[in-house]
Amino acid sequence: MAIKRNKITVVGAGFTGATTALMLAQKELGNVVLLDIPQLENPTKGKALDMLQASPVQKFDAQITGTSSYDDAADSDIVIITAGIARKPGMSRDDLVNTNAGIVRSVCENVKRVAPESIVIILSNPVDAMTYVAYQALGFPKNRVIGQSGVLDTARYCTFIAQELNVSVEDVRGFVLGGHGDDMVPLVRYSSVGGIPIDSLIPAERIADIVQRTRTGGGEIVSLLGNGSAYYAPAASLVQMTEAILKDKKRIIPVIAFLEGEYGYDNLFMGVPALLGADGIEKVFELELTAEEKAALDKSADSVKAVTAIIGS
Ligand SMILES: NC(=O)c1ccc[n+]([C@@H]2O[C@H](COP(=O)([O-])OP(=O)(O)OC[C@H]3O[C@@H](n4cnc5c(N)ncnc54)[C@H](O)[C@@H]3O)[C@@H](O)[C@H]2O)c1
Ligand SMILES: O=C(O)C[C@H](O)C(=O)O
Repeated sequence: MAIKRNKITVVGAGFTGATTALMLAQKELGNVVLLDIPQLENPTKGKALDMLQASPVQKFDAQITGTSSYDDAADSDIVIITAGIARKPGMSRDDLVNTNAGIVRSVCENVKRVAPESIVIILSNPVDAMTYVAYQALGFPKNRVIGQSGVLDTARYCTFIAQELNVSVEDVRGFVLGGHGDDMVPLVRYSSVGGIPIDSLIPAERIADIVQRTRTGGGEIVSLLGNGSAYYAPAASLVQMTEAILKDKKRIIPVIAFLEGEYGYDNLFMGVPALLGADGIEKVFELELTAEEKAALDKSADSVKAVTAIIGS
């Protein structure tokens, strides 16, 4: 008899998708289906088989299947969408909007057919707008359509704070609100190390540098890689979100959620702190913001609205 495990489909078997699939299996979060286009069926199968053959060495029990058929994704608990093109040096994420909207829409039509009860996490960029595209194409309730940006942006922010102070990343807390673009809003007032507010540990001008480096953190890696974008930290971020849902952990982490009045925005997907559990987004938290923080968030929301309007919200 087959062992009963969660089923997680990762659509797009490129850098982020393949890395995510391996990390999910290594954490034994479920059986993983890695899916790409028919033209890449053999390489996708090859990647999955190669990962599976790491399992006796690393001692994880999870099936990993490579495919181009949505039948293999049937009844998935979670579907992670990484399908689409990545930006190259000199491009903005928004330059990808038209190409990736078409890809995300077609992927979601298949997901809706084979996994109508799934919770869907979107990574493809520009991710706030792509989460909107997915929401429209899937027709799922808003709690089951979630975009990934805040975990990654917060991870970058916390990395830079830990480096600045030469302390363990484990003790750094903080988060980033807003759209996944260069005007995202790292919330300094809510950031601490070992419970100590960062503005009493780091001089203001260095905090400003950290905020700016966080905002352009994706672009920094795009420039260094030369041909493609980040994938290790994005994959780790997707895995954290998946684990929170599958284990019903009720974690409070920043994710891209559908806003209907929260923070004064309506009919918009954007990054906010949320409770993640078995039902997906179980609650969105509205924080008290200073006038300066709200102005920064409004600027970021305006950017998200502009790119979302291109694909027709
Ligand atoms: N939201 C974030 O924080 C974040 C982080 C990293 C990357 N991204 C985005 O994720 C996307 C993927 O990045 P990557 O580095 O994995 O790119 P990649 O080029 O390595 O992989 C993308 C994969 O998608 C596949 N694909 C294209 N159309 C498809 C379709 N219709 N069905 C199934 N698969 C399809 C491609 O064949 C390719 O294998 C990009 O848009 C990138 O900008 C977002
Ligand atoms: O920067 C990119 O284009 C990829 C991703 O959104 C990231 O932040 O690493």
